[in-house]
Amino acid sequence: MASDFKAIPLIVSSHKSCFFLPLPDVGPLVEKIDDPNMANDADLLEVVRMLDDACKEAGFFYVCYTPVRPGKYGDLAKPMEGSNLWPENPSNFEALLENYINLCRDLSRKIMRGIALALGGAIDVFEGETAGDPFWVLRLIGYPVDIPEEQRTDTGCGAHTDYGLLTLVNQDDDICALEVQNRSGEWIYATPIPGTFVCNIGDMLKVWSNGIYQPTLHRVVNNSPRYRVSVAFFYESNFDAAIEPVEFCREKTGGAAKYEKVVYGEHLVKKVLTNFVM
Ligand SMILES: O=C(O)CCC(=O)C(=O)O
Ligand SMILES: [Fe+2]
Repeated sequence: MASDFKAIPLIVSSHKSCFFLPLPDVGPLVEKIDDPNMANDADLLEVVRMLDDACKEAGFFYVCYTPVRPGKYGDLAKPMEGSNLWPENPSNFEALLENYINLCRDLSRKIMRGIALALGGAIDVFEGETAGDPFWVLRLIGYPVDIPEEQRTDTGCGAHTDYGLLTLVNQDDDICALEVQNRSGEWIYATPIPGTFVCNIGDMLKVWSNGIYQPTLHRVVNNSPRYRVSVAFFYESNFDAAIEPVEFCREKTGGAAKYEKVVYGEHLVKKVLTNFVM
């Protein structure tokens, strides 16, 4: 299925507007990253290089997995609107959900392994003892529209960076609402690309990489006349894991740690309180 995997970085850095840079197929990453000989695979190394560029330039990129087409899952999420569209057989929905979660876990783990390589570390450096048992959260998020125009910008999802390691967002194909801030401070739409996830990196990757990768501010403003649904999969370090800049990243950035050690669960709670209880 190599040709079904694609990743495209959403470049939001030094440019006035975003543009999309085609990436080679990320199939080599997905298919070969667990192979003991993967370090000799030129295709895989090329994908890793492009992942590195995307993380450095934008912190956001698109990942496509055609066999599961996240758009189709998005359709299933639409019953969130409160209509009578729930699948007649809930067990099918449960099976689909389980598949979907397994897919996201596998993809996230492999992207993290690619990122470990891109940063120059051992492939499993962000797993096991360092990250604790991986942790994930799936959120189905609805963005209503039947509100007065003047209140609309307050009802989406305010500007934030994500807390954990990686996020895979499956957004509606036909509504532009997710916005990403570029380095000039402008808000750029992460225009939906059908069949893709929007992938972005979170705060813990910033700490681990000693700032080599920075998470990017983003927000959701649904100014469309339609109810928007997104399905966000958050791949996170364990609640108890103490995250600190890893040595090989410190060495690349002058030696000193730029961030203090942080227990992921404490970071999460602090940030949620700061964002929502003001
Ligand atoms: O709904 C979206 O497109 C993104 C949501 C988001 O950024 C989040 O939940 O962290
Ligand atoms: Fe987010």
